[in-house]
Amino acid sequence: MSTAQIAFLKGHGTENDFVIIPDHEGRIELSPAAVARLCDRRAGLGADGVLRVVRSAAHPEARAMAGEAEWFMDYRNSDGTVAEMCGNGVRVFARYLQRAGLAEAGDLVIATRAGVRRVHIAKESAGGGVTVSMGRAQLPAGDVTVTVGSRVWPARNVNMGNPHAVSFVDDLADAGHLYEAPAVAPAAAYPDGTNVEFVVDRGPRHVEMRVHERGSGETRSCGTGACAVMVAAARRDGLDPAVTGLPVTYTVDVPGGRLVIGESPDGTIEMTGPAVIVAEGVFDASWLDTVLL
Ligand SMILES: N[C@@H](CCC[C@H](N)C(=O)O)C(=O)O
Repeated sequence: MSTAQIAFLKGHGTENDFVIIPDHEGRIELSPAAVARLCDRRAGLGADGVLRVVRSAAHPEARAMAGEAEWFMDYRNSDGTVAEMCGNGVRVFARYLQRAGLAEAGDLVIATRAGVRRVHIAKESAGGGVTVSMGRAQLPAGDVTVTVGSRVWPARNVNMGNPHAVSFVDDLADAGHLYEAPAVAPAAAYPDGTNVEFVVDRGPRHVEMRVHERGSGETRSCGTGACAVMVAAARRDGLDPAVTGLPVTYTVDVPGGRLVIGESPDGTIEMTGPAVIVAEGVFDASWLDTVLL
């Protein structure tokens, strides 16, 4: 049994929280069981997901992006499953790089499974938020529905690198306790499962949402989900920057805070929000049965 110590940090973005594992040279094998143990809120460190920080050149899924982005965000959901992208996670990842002296305030590029993402870390004098260029939303055609208990709502299928079903509801409480994943139909629209957002209006270009995340359950925020909600709300409101030539911006409130999200005429979506590191420490590798390569 190894007695090596593994360093970790804990951080969050609008209370979507993460265990961060710096593993610059890709030496730590994080099994799904190890991720689930790290994220366990009673027997572990507790988080919605894990951000493993690996040099792109040291990770087989990111090597092709190494010329553009030095660092790869290896994101895992709290149940140990792998996801393509995490919008709050990429802001927290950038904050880790800044804190570790691996990046400065300003512009940087981070590799993710959904491709590279351009990030801007604002100076503290400018509020200190982090802005991420989230790419373009894909809106697959076809009607989808979301069901919770006996309630069924129409939903918009939005892909932000990862899948989302966005439903507008009368009251966020209508979605119930969300201990279980809402049912989504047709299943063929989401072959790899989906995140589900419930949305209400709070004012002009201002919405509030709850989310049930694939692989993590209900969380206090989801950055890709908030971007999907922004696009679904804009299209519902008859706003499409690609058609009008005018950018649109929405405020998206989540249980854990606020995100500001804009869409440009070229379809690019930009999300701005907080990113906070709250703690750091070490644990023994043997606790996770982790293999050090
Ligand atoms: N919380 C994240 C999304 C994490 C991945 C998601 N659960 C999935 O499986 O697609 C965010 O902030 O975007």
